[in-house]
Amino acid sequence: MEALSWRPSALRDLPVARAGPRSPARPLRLRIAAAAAAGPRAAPATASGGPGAPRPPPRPRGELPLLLHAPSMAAHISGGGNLETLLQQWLAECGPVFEWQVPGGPPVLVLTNPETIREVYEVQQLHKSPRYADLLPLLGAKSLLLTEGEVWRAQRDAFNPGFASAFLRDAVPQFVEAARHLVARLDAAADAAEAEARAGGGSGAADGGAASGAVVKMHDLAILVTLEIILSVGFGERIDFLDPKGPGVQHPLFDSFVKLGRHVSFFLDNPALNFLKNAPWSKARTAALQRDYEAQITAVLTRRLAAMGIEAPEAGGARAPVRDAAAGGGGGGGGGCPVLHGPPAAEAEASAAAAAAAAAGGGCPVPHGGAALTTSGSGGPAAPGAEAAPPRGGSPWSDLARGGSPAPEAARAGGAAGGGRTILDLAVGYAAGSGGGGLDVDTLRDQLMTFFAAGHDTTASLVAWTVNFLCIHPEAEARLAEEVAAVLGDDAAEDAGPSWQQLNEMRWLTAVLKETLRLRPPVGVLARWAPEGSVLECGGVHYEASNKVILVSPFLQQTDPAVWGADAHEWRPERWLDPAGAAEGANAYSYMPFSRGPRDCIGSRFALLEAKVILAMVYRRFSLRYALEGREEVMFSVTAHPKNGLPVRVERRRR
Ligand code: HEM
Repeated sequence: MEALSWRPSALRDLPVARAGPRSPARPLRLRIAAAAAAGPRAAPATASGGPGAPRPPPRPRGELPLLLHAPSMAAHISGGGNLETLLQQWLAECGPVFEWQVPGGPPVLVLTNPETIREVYEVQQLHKSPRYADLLPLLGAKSLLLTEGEVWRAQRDAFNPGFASAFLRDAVPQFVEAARHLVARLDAAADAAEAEARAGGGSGAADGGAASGAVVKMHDLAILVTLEIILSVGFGERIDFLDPKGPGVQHPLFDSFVKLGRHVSFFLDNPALNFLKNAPWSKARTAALQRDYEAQITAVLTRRLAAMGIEAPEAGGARAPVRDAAAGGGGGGGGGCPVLHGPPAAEAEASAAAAAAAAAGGGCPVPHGGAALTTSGSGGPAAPGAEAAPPRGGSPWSDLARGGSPAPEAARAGGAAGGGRTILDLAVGYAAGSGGGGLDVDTLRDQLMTFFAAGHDTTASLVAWTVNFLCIHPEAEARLAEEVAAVLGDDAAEDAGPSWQQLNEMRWLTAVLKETLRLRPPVGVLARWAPEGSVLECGGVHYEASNKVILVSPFLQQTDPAVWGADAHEWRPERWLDPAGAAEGANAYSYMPFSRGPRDCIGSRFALLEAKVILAMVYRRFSLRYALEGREEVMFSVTAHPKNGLPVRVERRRR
């Protein structure tokens, strides 16, 4: 079976095709501690230009005229390395600030000091790198991942309630339902393994038992179950992707997504051919694949809006041509609202009242017949009772994983969910209740595309790598199985699935997930853009940062032996249970799998809940063993995928 992978690699920030102008952000002036700045090749402060004059940061050796660092990157990657291991090598060579460059792109300035990174993410809040625009066909120009400024703020406010604990707690049964489909697939594999054993076979076969059905690719199954969950909880679309008799990966929605993803990623993965993406035939192909995918997505959106009583746009209707986010995709203006226009002033109050009613009892907050969807873009207060108070800051671990009560801001996010409402319903309700700018149909569709893409690949990676580490550490797997049995009880007959409260009690599972996210952060690098006039002040030396990509690697941050100790590269969940351990004392920016600051991952609570439900239900019943010789390798794409799809042999757990 081919491993499922659509492999876009934009976030790796390999060569940046084009560094277009960004909307202005304040020039950066960063300071990092003098001691930390003294890397092996950091130039002395008195070198050319005198103290205080900006100079170029150190660059790794191996740079060639015109080709710059492209040959050394290619050599490293063809030798089995990846961007993260290369960054590690360059860090050792150059010190905590360095830059690299490939032809056709601006310099990429790599930061590793946690306080400097905080400055970028929280204080200066630099905008995202223009390279993210390469993801436009997959995410849409109005994607929450791509927009900036007021437009982003309004979108985030509208969608935050659907990712708050108050809503997710009531959505647990939907997570459980999808996880049951996964359990059914594993049950079938366990049956095959038992039949194989009865017939005198075993896992000695070269394929590890795949032909008999006793082996499943865990990463592929994780993709399917996470797809099912985001579609159900996010948009009320119930598709059992794991039904062995159903279309599975051939489902037109997933199929069209994979085809578009592969096309987009071809150019991202082949920097030397990147320019070809603008060739007429290539653009035509992108447009055709995008049309197919958007038609599928629009159908889901249309169905949900109809269920909410909102007149939906025609599928594929007045879609504005995809714009370059850097050139205005984040501007919010322009094109594309086919149905839901701004509200007549007289209707605004009625909309707010309807939203309040909807928040209390479900149902459509917007009057029939194409009334407005509005957001808090103008800063107006939310209507009483409307979905409001987005969860800003706080830790996704604190309320979900540690068993505390929901963050206060989340508790204000519209109270209980359930009643069949979805993330989309809450966003529409919030927008309608808060007055201000419009949440148009394009915006909704682009969020659906964004949550579809960002909402499954990342969590599937987390689930798969967790299974991988548990295969390598059977004692940790046994401890997890014991914890799950202790919390859920030992009665196999009626498996209702874990409750929110029970999941909160699973401290070992929480530690296991934290540790997997530390060693295998699904999103390996993040990129921002330093505008004209930016200077990086580092231990008394000023480095030129204007018009450069600012790259941060969660992987580098999370494996720094100075922070995490000599065992930084070992998978050891115990470190998260030691109140005096390094994990507890670490700077927030030394652990950032979901990023940090206002643009951290909106789906972090969702992802953790999802992973916990899946793993608790799986390890309650089964023991999983890696089916191949050796260990699974990492294949870097947007996320860190297991190269072989993580084939595992499934054994039923004896109780
Ligand atoms: C283990 C799972 C996940 C990981 C590790 C993860 C990681 C991240 C990271 C690192 C970012 C910041 C990207 C950047 O600044 O360049 C991010 C942003 C984002 N994530 Fe996730 N994510 C996960 C799951 C999810 C899920 C389940 C969803 C939605 C259902 C989601 C939706 C988003 C969105 C929309 C953003 C952009 C937020 C904004 O800019 O305001 N993610 N994620």
